[in-house]
Amino acid sequence: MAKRVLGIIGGSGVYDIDGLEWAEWQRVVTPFGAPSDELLFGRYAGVDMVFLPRHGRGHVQTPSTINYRANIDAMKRAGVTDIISISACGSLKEELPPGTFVIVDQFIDRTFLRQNTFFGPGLVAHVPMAHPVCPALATALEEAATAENIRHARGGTYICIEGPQFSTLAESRLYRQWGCSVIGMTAATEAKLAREAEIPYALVAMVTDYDCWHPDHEHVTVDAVIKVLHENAANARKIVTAVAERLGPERKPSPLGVETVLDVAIMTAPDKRDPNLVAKLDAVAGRVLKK
Ligand SMILES: CSC[C@H]1O[C@H](OP(=O)(O)O)[C@H](O)[C@@H]1O
Ligand SMILES: Nc1ncnc2[nH]cnc12
Repeated sequence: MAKRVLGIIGGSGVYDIDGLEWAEWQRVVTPFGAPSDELLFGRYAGVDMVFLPRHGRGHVQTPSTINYRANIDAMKRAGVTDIISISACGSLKEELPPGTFVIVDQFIDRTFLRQNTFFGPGLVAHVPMAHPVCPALATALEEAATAENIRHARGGTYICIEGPQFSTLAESRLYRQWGCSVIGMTAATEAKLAREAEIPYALVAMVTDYDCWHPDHEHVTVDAVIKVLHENAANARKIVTAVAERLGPERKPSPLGVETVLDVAIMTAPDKRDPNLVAKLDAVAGRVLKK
């Protein structure tokens, strides 16, 4: 079996993970510019781990200014084989109160101000996104949450807004009508880029608020989000370590075939490919471009 390198992307309130052996922050250079921060390399329960705080330590980047391409490229360059992402989110359903960890399985992407693909003119590719989340990683998260007694839900749709402002009441009500479960500003972009980089991805969305639709709850504010994030910090740590223990150091391919998705995704004829873009994609798509 192949060796696993587990990538963890931390969201709002999660800027570090403790308990790693040989933990060391290291800069990773990418052709897409600088990632949000250095990457933390280490090992837990025999599993090689690579952690990256999505907004940078100290929360420097907005959801729109995060260099998602550099973040995913850096993870690929670091040898990451699977990504577990952690995000703070608002709840769009009564039955998902603050404190619930939602292991989402779908995304609706309403973002419009960010780079959401590694490909472009001279190298066109279309990867499938019908099932954006790896079910094997999601099952490991579900088992970890159950073992750690963390209130959680398996499945649900995460709507990703551009932000940085929270939603209007009309928007929040619309997203509820669409059947969305939770709302955030980051994860859909990451899920798309992880798929292009052939890295299986799963998200645990930690509910911090009821956005602004709920008649009996205060409308979301950063203060309220931070308060719940502090209350959830111990559970966030627990789910990361428990999922690493469950997944272990060896991996089987994703049931979705994510690791070979580029085999049938690239449209551009070999003689029409832009050599600069091909060179830039050495990590993300080198497997298929070096042939
Ligand atoms: C602090 S509230 C809004 C902020 O929180 C979420 O961040 P992340 O997904 O990185 O955990 C949300 O997406 C916004 O970026
Ligand atoms: N209500 C909300 N909307 C968007 N992003 C969020 N992150 C945490 N709560 C959120």
